[in-house]
Amino acid sequence: MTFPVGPIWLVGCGNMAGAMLRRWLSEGLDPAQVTVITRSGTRAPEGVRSLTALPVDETPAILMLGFKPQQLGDIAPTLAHLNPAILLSILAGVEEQTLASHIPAGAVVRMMPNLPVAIGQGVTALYTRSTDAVVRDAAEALARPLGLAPWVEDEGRFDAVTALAGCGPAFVFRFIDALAQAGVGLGLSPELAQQLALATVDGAGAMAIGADAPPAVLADRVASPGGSTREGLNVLDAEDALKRLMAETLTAAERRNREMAAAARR
Ligand SMILES: NC(=O)C1=CN([C@@H]2O[C@H](COP(=O)(O)OP(=O)(O)OC[C@H]3O[C@@H](n4cnc5c(N)ncnc54)[C@H](O)[C@@H]3O)[C@@H](O)[C@H]2O)C=CC1
Ligand SMILES: O=C(O)[C@@H]1CCC=N1
Repeated sequence: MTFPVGPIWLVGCGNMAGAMLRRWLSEGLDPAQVTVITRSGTRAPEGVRSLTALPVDETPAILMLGFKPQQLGDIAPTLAHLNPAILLSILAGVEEQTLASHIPAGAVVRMMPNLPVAIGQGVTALYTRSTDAVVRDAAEALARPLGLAPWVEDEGRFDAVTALAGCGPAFVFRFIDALAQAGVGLGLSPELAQQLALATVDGAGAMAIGADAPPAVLADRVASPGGSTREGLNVLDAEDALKRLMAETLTAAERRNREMAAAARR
């Protein structure tokens, strides 16, 4: 699948949009197609035009919003005249209707990436109400080089998808850190504990993806009857401790996405 024809403008290019752009470039996107517009004039990858203000008398085919949801009200009026064929937004929470009302465009596509897109192993959920195959193909062509790229047909589910996959890497990083710290608590050196925690999560994740059984069953396969894993699982499972913690974690993240959507609507 080839990249869609540009020009592609990225307004805001920090941690997330920057990771997407670097992956696109490493997968063959022509940097001459790309313009990055940031407040600070971030150093853009080689060959990419980097500006601190919008070019005059030009319009992009694809306009991607990579700033924070809270900035929509301030930045959108400066973009309202561009009328791109596709408006791409990675803003958490902010709904298609809100985006369309702020920035006229041929079509609006919401993308919800996560940081592992930097190595092509991310998740980039997609939503659009457009049925235009050109629009949907362009969105997929941008999302696929980043990793898994599922369409979410119900926009109402997008905040939950964001909580799980968009925020998810942070929760997994916390888990890895906690696993390592627990090892340090048992007397391992911090370096060895981190090495073991990272390799264990890496191997377990890769194995679970290719396994013939779901993760819940795989956990039981690690637990030899009467052995040490069962003792540990009993702690995680007591009164559904881990399940409840994760449910509270995702609920809080989803709620915040809804709050940001509501603020953008006003
Ligand atoms: N960090 C993550 O893992 C994810 C972030 N997102 C979304 O990505 C967006 C950006 O988040 P981060 O990259 O984490 O934040 P960030 O703070 O790293 O990046 C924000 C970018 O916006 C730019 N910016 C600020 N004011 C501007 C202005 N007036 N005009 C143009 N550019 C301006 C900054 O220079 C910077 O490049 C948010 O909407 C967030 O919801 C979505 C999924 C995952
Ligand atoms: O923290 C945030 O709001 C964004 C959305 C998903 C990941 N980061």
